Amino acid sequence: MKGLFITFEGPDGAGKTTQINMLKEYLTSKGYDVVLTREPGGTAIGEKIRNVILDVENKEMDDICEALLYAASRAQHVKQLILPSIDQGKIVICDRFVESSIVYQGYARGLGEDKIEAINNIATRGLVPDVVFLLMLTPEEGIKRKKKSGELDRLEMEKLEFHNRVYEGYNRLKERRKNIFEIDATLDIDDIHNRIVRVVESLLREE
Ligand SMILES: Nc1ncnc2c1ncn2[C@@H]1O[C@H](COP(=O)(O)OP(=O)(O)O)[C@@H](O)[C@H]1O
Ligand SMILES: Cc1cn([C@H]2C[C@H](O)[C@@H](COP(=O)(O)OP(=O)(O)O)O2)c(=O)[nH]c1=O
Repeated sequence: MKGLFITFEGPDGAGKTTQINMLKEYLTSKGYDVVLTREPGGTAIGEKIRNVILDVENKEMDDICEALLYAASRAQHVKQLILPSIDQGKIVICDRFVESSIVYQGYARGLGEDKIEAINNIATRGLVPDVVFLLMLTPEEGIKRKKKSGELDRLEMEKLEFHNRVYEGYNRLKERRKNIFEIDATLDIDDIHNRIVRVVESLLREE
């Protein structure tokens, strides 16, 4: 079998980590070889880049610098981990991918969605996810959830206006993409999981 590439998107605190872990457990129990990874990060070099991006000390970081660092982490990730794993027939589940850059850097930061897409076409070498699960949650609800579960990182500390733009950015993006499967993140955890499993099972049947 050729592998699958599944990504999770959504505003901070939407429940991506929760659902990714549940999906991994489900697929592993069915005997599939699953690779769990995240962005920024996923490789030793990528994790170092992640630390620079998310460091609360880096208040002076330029927006374009930030966008290029995300893309740099992605280029290493695609080459070193994602493409080889797909070639080996594995199911790769990734916490955030290009869509995060288009929404956070392209739309919310205002750098331009087309420009960010162009940078990322180089970074991904044209790799597109088989499905993007978009967990949608209003910014107010998302931040509330995150605060309950611990520390906020640099981007999570951004003002509410930024999170509103992220929410709006995902709403814009989903209209343009056929591979985005949107789910209401306020649903019950098991309900969301079951919806995700149904889509993944249908993709596996197509293999
Ligand atoms: N469907 C849900 N309903 C209510 N709370 C949830 C749901 N999914 C996740 N949570 C909780 O919300 C918080 C953020 O979830 P998490 O999976 O870490 O989100 P993300 O990875 O998208 O930031 C956690 O405390 C988690 O337990
Ligand atoms: C991958 C990616 C993430 N981000 C942001 C979204 C998150 O706020 C942060 C990643 O932190 P992370 O801890 O992974 O957040 P979450 O658990 O909410 O997914 O980086 C971008 O702005 N652009 C990107 O390309």
